[in-house]
Amino acid sequence: MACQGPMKMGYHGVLRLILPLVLLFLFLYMSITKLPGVYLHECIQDGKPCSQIQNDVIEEVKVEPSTSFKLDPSDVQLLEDVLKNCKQHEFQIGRMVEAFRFCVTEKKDILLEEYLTAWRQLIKFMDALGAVFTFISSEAMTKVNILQGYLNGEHGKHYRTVTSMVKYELENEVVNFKELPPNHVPSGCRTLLRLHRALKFLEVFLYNLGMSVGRDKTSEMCADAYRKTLSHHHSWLIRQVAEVAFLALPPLEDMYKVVCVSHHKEAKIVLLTTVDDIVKVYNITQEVYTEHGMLDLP
Ligand SMILES: CCCCCCCC/C=C\CCCCCCCC(=O)N[C@@H](COP(=O)(O)O)[C@H](O)/C=C/CCCCCCCCCCCCC
Repeated sequence: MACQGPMKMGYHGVLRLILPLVLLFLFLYMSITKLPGVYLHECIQDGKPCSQIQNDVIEEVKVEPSTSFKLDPSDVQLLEDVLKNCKQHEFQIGRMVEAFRFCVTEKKDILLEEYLTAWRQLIKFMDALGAVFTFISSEAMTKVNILQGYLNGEHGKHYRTVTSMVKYELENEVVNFKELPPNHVPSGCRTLLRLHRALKFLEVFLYNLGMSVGRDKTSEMCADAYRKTLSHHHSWLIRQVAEVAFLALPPLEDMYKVVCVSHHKEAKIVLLTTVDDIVKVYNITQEVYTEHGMLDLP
């Protein structure tokens, strides 16, 4: 994995020395602060481990021009080609875009199953970046598994959409507004809120990547997005670890390869279209959470 920065060799050395230590500290920290009984990558179903996670099975990638980010007709074709033909990687941006797009219903609600499908694609992307990002993807996967557990569980029908989940959990006093109860699987609302906050980070990061003229460092664009968004919800220690992990991000050209674009114009079209779809999902969720005063669930 390439490293960025004026002192290329220096960063390599520092990373090799510091990262294992930092990751060790983080895992220790997380194992102390996490709830007993809720382990990374464990699938939870109504409070019990479950063995089946539904895989995403979208075969066809259909892309339509988005409404607020305006594309020329030639750009629409380019976008479709990029998204359809990008199949050589585990991570397929087309599948992610499609899932984010499909999860918005006509009534402006969010389908949880599709939302989680999009997150699984993001997790594949982070996993492909190497061991440094495993702790981040594990954290995201834990949240996805908790929500998938609720979806697959006895009360799964109430978890079809964000609105129905919120309604069900509030009516049944599943959501705790004061503290995270010990020895208890976190509520769906609280868990989704963590992913929702991360989605804002993703939006700003992809925007930065899309608007880059090709000379900026991915680590700086990522750090900028993180500092503006997700970092506000993280402890000091997590923030330090995240900042170190950013240094291990591949350079822009390698990021372009992952999303199957070869130059800046293509990148801008693909990434800003993705941002457009993410914003729609984010805004709908934000509205539901604001309405119920749930933006600060502990
Ligand atoms: C061209 C395609 C680019 C795709 C880029 C993919 C970027 C991935 C998007 C989001 C990743 C963030 C997912 C992190 C989930 C965070 C959930 C969270 O905030 N959990 C914290 C709170 O949970 P509770 O304790 O309250 O249950 C938890 O404390 C944090 C744990 C560690 C997570 C550290 C996150 C650092 C974020 C930086 C992400 C950088 C990823 C860059 C990959 C390109």
